[in-house]
Amino acid sequence: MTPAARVAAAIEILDMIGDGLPAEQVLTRWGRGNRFAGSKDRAAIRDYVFDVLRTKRSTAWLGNAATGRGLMIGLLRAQGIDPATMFTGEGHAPQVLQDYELTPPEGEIPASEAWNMPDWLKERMVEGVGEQAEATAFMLQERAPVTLRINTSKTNASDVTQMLTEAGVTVEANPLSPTALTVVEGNRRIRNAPAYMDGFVELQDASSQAVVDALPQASRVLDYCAGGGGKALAIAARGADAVFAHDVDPARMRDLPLRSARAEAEITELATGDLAASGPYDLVLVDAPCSGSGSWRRAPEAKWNLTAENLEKTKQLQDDILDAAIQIVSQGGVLAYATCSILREENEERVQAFLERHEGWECTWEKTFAVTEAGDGFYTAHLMETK
Ligand SMILES: C[S@@+](CC[C@H](N)C(=O)[O-])C[C@H]1O[C@@H](n2cnc3c(N)ncnc32)[C@H](O)[C@@H]1O
Repeated sequence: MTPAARVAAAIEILDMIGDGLPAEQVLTRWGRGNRFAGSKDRAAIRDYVFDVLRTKRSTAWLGNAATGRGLMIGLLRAQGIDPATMFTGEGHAPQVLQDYELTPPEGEIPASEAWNMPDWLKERMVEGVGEQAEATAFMLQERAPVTLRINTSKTNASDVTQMLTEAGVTVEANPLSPTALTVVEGNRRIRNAPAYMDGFVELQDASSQAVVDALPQASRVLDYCAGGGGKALAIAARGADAVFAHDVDPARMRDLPLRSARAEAEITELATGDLAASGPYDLVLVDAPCSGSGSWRRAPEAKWNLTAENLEKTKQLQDDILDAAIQIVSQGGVLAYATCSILREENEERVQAFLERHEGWECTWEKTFAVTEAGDGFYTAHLMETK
């Protein structure tokens, strides 16, 4: 495909997303319906779509419209490319620019558009991260780093770096965790690299890894909200007598057997009804469902879809999950709470509310990870019963 044809494809896809369809679904459907598009074309189109989704308000402003076409005009302008060079109407290129599209709006972009989030969220962000709010809003508009976790039960940093280099993947140490490697070059080669296919590395955000690094060593560990099992796998790699994984939606754990086999990790999946019988656990990690505000670079649709009402429901769910998880923590054990959110109301305030509900418990440690070039925004706290 020509560069302009890729722009035309991104416009078509963005219009479908604008009609309310999820981006991943539209991209998959588009790929199936357009088999002529090679992997490089699909990757470039995907990058366009996600770059727009992270910056929808400012690109709409720059392109004079929130349509797929306006958004792509705006994105090209933001990237320093004159849209007229792509909108030629030749071959599969988008139609030539109309008069109203020829020039960007005059003056400075209003803050409401530059922050690239709904207005109500801007307020919450200011409450949530204080003076870091603006910098965070801008950081959330960048592409997220691609990070690997070294499976220390099978290899070490220098051997795996060598393996990755041989497969065309260049990595560097990540400051957030000794197990984390940031991919500098060769992102798209990772999944075919022997180091990945044979379980020497996993794809995992560096802050997620740091959350696991900070957990106390424990004998029987339960990952209560395991999802795909990324944290359960990291816990198993550090070593524990038994690691258990649970999710209210077991389908979320469907890839875990394959991932565990690749990593040579032993993880026992538990259904909700079996949690108590297999317990108690010295360490229960609640990696709670959340707004995802710390990882909106990876899932930008979430910031546009979040509503104040949903956020309230999520906070209630966070409280409910902690109240269920406390029941199966062993005497003297640790209940660890984590979210990939940077909003105080999902983090410190949930811990505070928990401590108010559970007399005799205290927060022994907590940490917030800002959204940075090294990793996603995260929060984690350790809760214990005082003697
Ligand atoms: C943030 S994700 C977990 C991510 C995962 N730990 C990882 O590292 O990849 C939150 C998970 O909590 C699960 N969940 C939601 N409500 C739950 C509940 N009441 N009990 C247990 N898990 C729940 C969701 O299905 C989702 O998979």
